[in-house]
Amino acid sequence: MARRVTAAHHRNDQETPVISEYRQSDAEREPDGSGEDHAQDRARAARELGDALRELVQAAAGTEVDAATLRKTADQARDLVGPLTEASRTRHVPPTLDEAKPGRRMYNPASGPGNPIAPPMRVRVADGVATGTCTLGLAYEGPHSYTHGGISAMLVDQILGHAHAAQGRPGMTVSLSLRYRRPVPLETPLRLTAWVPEDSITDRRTGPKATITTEDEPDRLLVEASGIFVIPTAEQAERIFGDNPPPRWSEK
Ligand SMILES: CCCCCCCCCCCCCCCC(=O)SCCNC(=O)CCNC(=O)[C@H](O)C(C)(C)COP(=O)(O)OP(=O)(O)OC[C@H]1O[C@@H](n2cnc3c(N)ncnc32)[C@H](O)[C@@H]1OP(=O)(O)O
Repeated sequence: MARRVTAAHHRNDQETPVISEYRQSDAEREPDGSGEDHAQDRARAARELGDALRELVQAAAGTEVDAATLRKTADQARDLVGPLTEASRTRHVPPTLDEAKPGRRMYNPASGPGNPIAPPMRVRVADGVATGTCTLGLAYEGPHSYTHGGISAMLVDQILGHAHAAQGRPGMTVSLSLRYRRPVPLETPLRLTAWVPEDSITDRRTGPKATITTEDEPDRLLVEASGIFVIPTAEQAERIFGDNPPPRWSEK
């Protein structure tokens, strides 16, 4: 029987730049320091599992082995599920790892290192400009040897969201537009760049812009994108998230 992890409230749903080594936050430490190793170790372990599963996903998307090997591997993969569901959360409860460190999003599908479907994209924000880097494998293939357009859209949405958040508070995407100028190659280091034009900023809304290029050819645009991000009002947040909306959106 799965144990459900509950949380007193939704403390945050903030995205965070992905960093290679998680720093211990004050929120993870017990007053006597005893929680430090445990929380830090669990975050590292979640990342290790994400890395291992990413490897598995890429191998599964690229394999040419025979049916017997595929079936044997499927059985082995099913056996992995049980131990993970011994303690799990529902969709209404944030991950305890994120609760332990405000700003962390361990399982974000674009940038969360613990989420095997995330490349993951590493994000840095400096001077209002958000930069994402990642390399996409065969699991993200659309046209042969190039990235699926929906994957580009997901990564762009994320990086636009970081550029918006750099203006103050995170928001939600209300509009997303992409121009696919050239195919985005797999297995090639990519760079996403996003910024917010000053004339697109109002009280609750920004209109950030983004590009995707390869790392090697930063002037050769593969994708151009623009979005509109809105900070929900307290009433909207309550309607969307129930009686425990994320604090950043719950101010009346
Ligand atoms: C250490 C710490 C690190 C922290 C680091 C944090 C980083 C953080 C990164 C996050 C990165 C996440 C990136 C993924 C973000 C998602 O994936 S969000 C998920 C997808 N989006 C959604 O599900 C949103 C669904 N939409 C909604 O629920 C509603 O539209 C909303 C958001 C509540 C807004 O309500 P609404 O009634 O549509 O809008 P309303 O309040 O009437 O209008 C607000 C303003 O927006 C305008 N607007 C609304 N819709 C549109 C539209 N389609 N076009 C143009 N304008 C529009 C209105 O005209 C209005 O403008 P102003 O009059 O204020 O100038």
